[in-house]
Amino acid sequence: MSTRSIGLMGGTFDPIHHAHLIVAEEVRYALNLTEMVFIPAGEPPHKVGRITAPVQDRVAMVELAVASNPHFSVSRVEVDRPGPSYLVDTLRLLKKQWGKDTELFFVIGWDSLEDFPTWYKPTEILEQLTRLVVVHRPGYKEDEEYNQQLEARLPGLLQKMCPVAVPQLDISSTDLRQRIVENRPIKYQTPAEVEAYIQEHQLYRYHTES
Ligand SMILES: Nc1ncnc2c1ncn2[C@@H]1O[C@H](COP(=O)(O)OP(=O)(O)OP(=O)(O)O)[C@@H](O)[C@H]1O
Ligand SMILES: O=C(O)c1ccc[n+]([C@@H]2O[C@H](COP(=O)([O-])O)[C@@H](O)[C@H]2O)c1
Repeated sequence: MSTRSIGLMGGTFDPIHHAHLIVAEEVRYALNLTEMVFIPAGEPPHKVGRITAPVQDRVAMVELAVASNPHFSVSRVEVDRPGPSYLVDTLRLLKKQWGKDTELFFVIGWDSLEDFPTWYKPTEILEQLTRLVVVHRPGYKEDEEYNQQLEARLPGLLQKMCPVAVPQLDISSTDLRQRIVENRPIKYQTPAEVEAYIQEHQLYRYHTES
């Protein structure tokens, strides 16, 4: 049986934006992955109380955003599972579903990598379940000192990481939400279908960041 290599793009996607999509496509190409699966988090453990759009809207926007790419799909594995969306549980489930011959590549931005040692069972994630594909993000600099700090918090992390260079886009969901509140444009920062969905469902208009 041939090995399948699947990329996983986890996120709160509140809302999804073009940096998510560009990163996913670049990683797919760079690592020659069979496909990229977007996994919207049901209850992201590090963002409790900070989610603004209902889960069904966040999923719908991800579905709209990936529809034009035949290599992209969306998994409901985290939104259909009650409780915090721990990556370790998601990966165990996907491994079981897809079989041992499937290799997993979980994409993580530098901002999230900083928190990775505090995630639930990070050693099991690294050693048994997935490669960690690390991508740069504007505003988060990598240097030797930073790397050594990470390594001290989770020994073996640097060796297990797989860095991929991606175009640097200073786009964030936080900024998009703020722009909507202030009536500033989000055009070209997210697919037109997502922008239309946000407008139609009046998402983010009255929210304030906590
Ligand atoms: N502009 C970007 N460049 C590279 N990686 C990114 C970028 N935006 C998000 N990511 C990565 O995509 C994944 C999902 O991100 P998430 O859904 O939290 O979006 P976000 O823009 O960081 O949201 P928020 O501003 O609400 O924190 C994370 O691993 C994050 O690091
Ligand atoms: O497993 C954990 O402990 C854990 C802690 C924080 C974040 N995550 C996952 O990391 C991904 C990106 O999260 P976020 O908060 O940057 O949107 C998303 O898939 C989350 O479910 C996972």
